[in-house]
Amino acid sequence: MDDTDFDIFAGDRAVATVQPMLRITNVARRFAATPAVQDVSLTVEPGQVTCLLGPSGCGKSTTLRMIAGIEQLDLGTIHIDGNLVADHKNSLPPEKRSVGMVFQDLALFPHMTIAENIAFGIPKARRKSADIGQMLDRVGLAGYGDKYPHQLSGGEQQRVALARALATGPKVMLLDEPFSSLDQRLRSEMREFALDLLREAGAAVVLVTHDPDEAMMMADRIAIMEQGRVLQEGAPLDLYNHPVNLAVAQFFSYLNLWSGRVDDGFVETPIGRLPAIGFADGAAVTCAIRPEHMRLEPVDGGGAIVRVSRVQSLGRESVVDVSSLDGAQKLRCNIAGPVGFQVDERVSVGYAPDSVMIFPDQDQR
Ligand SMILES: Nc1ncnc2c1ncn2[C@@H]1O[C@H](COP(=O)(O)OP(=O)(O)OP(=O)(O)O)[C@@H](O)[C@H]1O
Repeated sequence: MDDTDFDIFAGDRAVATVQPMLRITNVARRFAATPAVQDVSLTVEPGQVTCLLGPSGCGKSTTLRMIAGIEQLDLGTIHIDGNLVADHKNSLPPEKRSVGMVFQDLALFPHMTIAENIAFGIPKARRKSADIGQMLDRVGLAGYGDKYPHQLSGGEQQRVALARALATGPKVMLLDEPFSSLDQRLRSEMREFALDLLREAGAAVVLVTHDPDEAMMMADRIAIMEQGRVLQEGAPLDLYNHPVNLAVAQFFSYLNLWSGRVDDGFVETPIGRLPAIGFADGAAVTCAIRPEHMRLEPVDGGGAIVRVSRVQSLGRESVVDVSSLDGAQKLRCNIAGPVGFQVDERVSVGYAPDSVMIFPDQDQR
């Protein structure tokens, strides 16, 4: 190992430092003219889930494939448990890296029983002694060992894929959109199930997704990627509440946006003057507020007066679209629970002051 585990003593308080199980340093990969991954660095601790989140083609899967050992690195290094497993010259084969993988298509072997599928990943020397029954039990499939994949539901097959990936006790687990083929109810059930199982296994987990809700729900850390680069990495709520730029902010939800210029420390918007702290007078900026941070009140609420243009009741929340009285500006407000507002009704619009995000205009896409 080229890193060390140690405790730092701060006064009489011991602060444990955990060595990253996975360390990716400045990795890059190019395909002809396409720089698929550029200068990506990440660390993942044992038992921690890091999500790579980003739009199609941003380099998530290529990053995952480099960690797995099925894609070469052009630059940078990858360490697992302190050992160098890949750089631009050398690459340890996947089976020698202690990584488990679950991909979207699961890739269960149709002609093998469930027990055989799980045993397949275990090295021959250890296969006989492996307790497949116990592994099936662990994923809630006791008694399924003699069945074939086509006899199982989508969720059950997902559990088999997880069991197979975990069967070797990997130090790093790589999941590439593993839940995207499941229906919504099963997907959220499987996310919770997989999360418990993965935390119990103590592996460092890298999960690829383009679904911000999935990332928010499952991740300890999220790395938002765009065009091969990590735009921001951090705890989910930090990214949600303090995005470094408009592109990161827009990943998580629809935004109400207004462009304007800073005048005497404020920006004039249809919902009032918003404070632009830290911006010079005259700066062109974009102000953003998430719909769930908007409030709607009867017209004597004190805020700007707008007209309700649409109400969608989704049960646990209502999506209310409003527009300025001249119709020029539109706003979206997500209000918890049902609302009594009618289309064309005049209402007063407010917002949580600390939810206003202001970005310099060069960030706007
Ligand atoms: N083997 C390859 N040959 C050429 N180009 C590739 C190859 N693999 C990936 N790319 C390109 O590299 C870029 C990143 O691809 P990658 O699959 O990593 O993106 P992604 O974020 O995982 O996308 P998706 O969410 O659609 O799976 C894309 O432009 C893709 O077309």
